[in-house]
Amino acid sequence: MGEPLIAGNWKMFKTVGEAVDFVRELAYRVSGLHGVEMVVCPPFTALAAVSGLLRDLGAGIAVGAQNMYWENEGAYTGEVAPGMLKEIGCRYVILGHSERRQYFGETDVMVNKKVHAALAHDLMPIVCVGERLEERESGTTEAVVRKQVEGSLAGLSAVQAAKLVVAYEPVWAIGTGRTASASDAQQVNEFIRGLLRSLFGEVAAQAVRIQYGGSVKPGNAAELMAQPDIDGALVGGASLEVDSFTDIIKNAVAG
Ligand SMILES: O=C(CO)COP(=O)(O)O
Repeated sequence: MGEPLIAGNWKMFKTVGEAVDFVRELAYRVSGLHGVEMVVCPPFTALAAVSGLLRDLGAGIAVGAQNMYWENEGAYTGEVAPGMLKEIGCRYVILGHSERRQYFGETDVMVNKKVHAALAHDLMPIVCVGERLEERESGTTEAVVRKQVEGSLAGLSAVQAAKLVVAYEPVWAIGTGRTASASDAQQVNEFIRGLLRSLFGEVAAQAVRIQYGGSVKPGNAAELMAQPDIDGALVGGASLEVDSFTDIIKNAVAG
């Protein structure tokens, strides 16, 4: 596998001022670091400022949005279009996060439309999938993940699929401090790789980066990244502090 892809999902945290201060410090701390790809995903309001600053600093840290709508423009109050994200320098966009699914009613059909729209605008989707606690306990993890992967990625060509990032985020591990064990996470990531192989072929399946997310911390990053099918991390809470996010990035390289 190539370099791990470590992305910070800031969710609904940080003002523009806080975001700018954070990335200035982060860029300083990780300058000269090789062997890892870094992304920060601030809220919409801070995207342009963060993106502009990182470009000016030449920091080698990419920017992603946390959501978008699938239409190019129109009367969709409150939504943000793919081209608008592209214009301000976003390279990635998180799609179908479990919080979007749970609180804002996003379905696989909607995520699928967003994935197609993102790729059409040369944005790299980070497509989130993962089971809830009751689903894991009832033994339906693989069935749930299969349905999300097949639904979210329907209609893509192998060439398009190869550009994807998939984040396996078990809902019970998000913000709970309860990380999936490295072997449990590896098992599901390997299952996802197999699904991608059957849908898009071997070349695309190997090209997709499959992250793990859910209570990733400095102390567990290396072990998670050492798994053969874990190609990166989508970090929530621990990406909000420069110390912990920097340590995760450095430990991921070591892993
Ligand atoms: O949802 C997540 C990243 O998208 C994970 O959040 P935590 O790292 O806070 O568990």
